[in-house]
Parts: sequence; C-alpha cells; structure tokens
Amino acid sequence: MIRTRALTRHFRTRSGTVEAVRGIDLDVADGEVVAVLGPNGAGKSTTLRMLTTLLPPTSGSAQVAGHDVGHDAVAVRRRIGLVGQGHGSSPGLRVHEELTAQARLHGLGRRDARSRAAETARMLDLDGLGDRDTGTLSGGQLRRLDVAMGLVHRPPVVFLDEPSTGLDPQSRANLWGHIRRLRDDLGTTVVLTTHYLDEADGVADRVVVIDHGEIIADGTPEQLKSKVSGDLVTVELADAAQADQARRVAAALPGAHEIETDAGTLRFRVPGGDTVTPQVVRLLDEAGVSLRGTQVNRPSLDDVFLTLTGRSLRESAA
Ligand SMILES: Nc1ncnc2c1ncn2[C@@H]1O[C@H](COP(=O)(O)OP(=O)(O)OP(=O)(O)O)[C@@H](O)[C@H]1O
Repeated sequence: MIRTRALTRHFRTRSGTVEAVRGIDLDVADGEVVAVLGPNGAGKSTTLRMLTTLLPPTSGSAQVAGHDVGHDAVAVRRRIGLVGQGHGSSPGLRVHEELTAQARLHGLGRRDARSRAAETARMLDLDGLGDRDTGTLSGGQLRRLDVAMGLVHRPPVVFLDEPSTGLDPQSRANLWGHIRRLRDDLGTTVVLTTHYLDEADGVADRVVVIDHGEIIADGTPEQLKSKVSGDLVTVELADAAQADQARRVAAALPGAHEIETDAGTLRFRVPGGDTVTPQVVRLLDEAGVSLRGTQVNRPSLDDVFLTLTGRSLRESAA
C-alpha cells in the first residue's frame, strides 16, 4: 500500500539546510496499522506531508495506493484520507451537514453522500450527534468527527497526524478502539504519527521509530521491546543497610545486568523476570536479607528508545 525508497526532504533556511527526512525506506502492507514514533523535530510530519502529496520530496520516491506522490498526486489524493493535527470541521455546521459536505467534496451524489455520512457517523459513535452544531462538541467528539471526515469517502489508506493530542485518557482509548476497528471492519491501512509510547503500543501492529530524519527501528511493539535485554526487576528492601548484600545476590544470578541499588531499592535487568523473581526472593531470604516487595516490569518502548539512542523519548520530546 505504501512504498518509499530513499525518501528525503531538505529545507533551506537562513542558517543553512535542515535535513528533515534523510533517506527513508518504508513498506506498509494493506491493512496494517503503523505508528510512526519519534521526538519533536524527528521528521514525522514532514514524512506524512510527503506521503499525502502536501510537500514534494527533495529526492527519492514514494508510492501510495499504487501511485507516485510526485507524478500522480491527484490519483494519490483520491485514495487517501488525511486527519491533520488541527480540527477540520467548521463551527456553525451540524455534524451530519459537515460529513455530507465532505462526502460531496469527494464526488459522491447527494443521496449517496447522505447515507455514507450517516454510516460513517455510526462507525465513530457520532450518530446521536447528527444535529449538533460542531462548535458544541467535546474534544473527543470533535476528534472523532475529524477522523470521520477523513474516512467518509472510504479511502483504502488513512493518515492521522498525532490523533489523540489533547484528549483525556478515556477519549484516547475510545479513539484507539475506533482506529483498530477501521482495520478490522474495513481493511483500511492506517499510518499515524505519535509522541506517545502507549499509543504506539496500544493501537499499532507495527511501530517505526524515527530520529533525526532516519528510521532507527521498525517492528511490532513486542519485537521492539525484545531489543531491550531483559525485564526490569525492582526489589524493595526492608532495611537499606542490607543493600550491598542484596546487590551481591543479584550479581550472582545468570544474565542479571544493570544492577543498581538506591536507598533500599535494588534494581536489575534479567531475561524472564517473572520466573527469576521467586528465585531471587529465596536467595535473598537465604542470605538473611528481608524484603518489603518485588515488582517486574516488561520493557517499555521508552526503554527501546533509550537503548537505541542513549536518550529518553520523553527528554527528547521536552
Ligand atoms: N518548512 C520548514 N522550514 C524549515 N524547517 C522545517 C520546515 N518544516 C519542518 N522543518 C524542520 O524539519 C525537522 C523535522 O520537522 P517535523 O515537523 O517533520 O518533525 P516532527 O517529528 O513531526 O516533530 P513534531 O513532533 O514536533 O511535530 C525539524 O528540524 C523542523 O524544524
């Protein structure tokens, strides 16, 4: 559905050339939900703008839905939906008017546009709101209307630029459910950009991590997490004075690494943390070290970013 080769975009500025996107090779299959994850300025929006024909590449190529974004921009535009960062709807119009107008813009006849608008509203849980002025909708409802407007012409591929920015946790989870349903019910290919690790993890089949205009990792959330060697085991000690003893116990475990102690807390990484932890508890007990509790955390995508770049995604995005 999407294929890019050496896709590159430079911007000339007064202070020199900004290499926003530096030779991206990306293949997205039909029906995949792909999250493009990266810190501010990584090149996510520039990539999306090239794939949606809003910005010509400096060099390289991109095909979307079988057409070249440079030579065949009109054909690409007909086959895609784009949900940008801002709200696309205009206050003063009712929800059903907005959706019908959007369908008409895509060339549907009046009657087809009306039924398509109603069907799309139902898909996004907006059907009870058809007569509401769009200016009166909540943030989550408005965002769902944006998505509906990007979908009303049933494009085979939809691009969403930071879809859940500004939404409360419940509206975000609700929107992710709708995005997954697009793939399940309509087979739509979805590409979304995000800063949020939990969004990439929760919604996408595949995560492409971009940093400084290049792809630095590409895989399922689970594959990416497996790049971080081991789960993080945290042991709360009852007595901080026993930290050194606890540290020695951890150091003797096969595969344990990144061992640190900090004010009565022992932390280390080890493959298969869930199975190792009972053993740790027993060994600590045998060594006379008393505990308050243990915790095992699977690696997060933030750990992946840290492993790949030496920087935390949160720090980078700040
Ligand atoms: N029109 C432009 N002129 C000059 N530089 C630009 C322009 N558009 C983007 N850039 C630069 O290109 C780089 C990539 O920007 P881009 O907006 O693609 O990043 P992003 O990953 O989408 O970031 P964000 O998460 O903040 O939206 C940044 O250094 C940005 O300042």
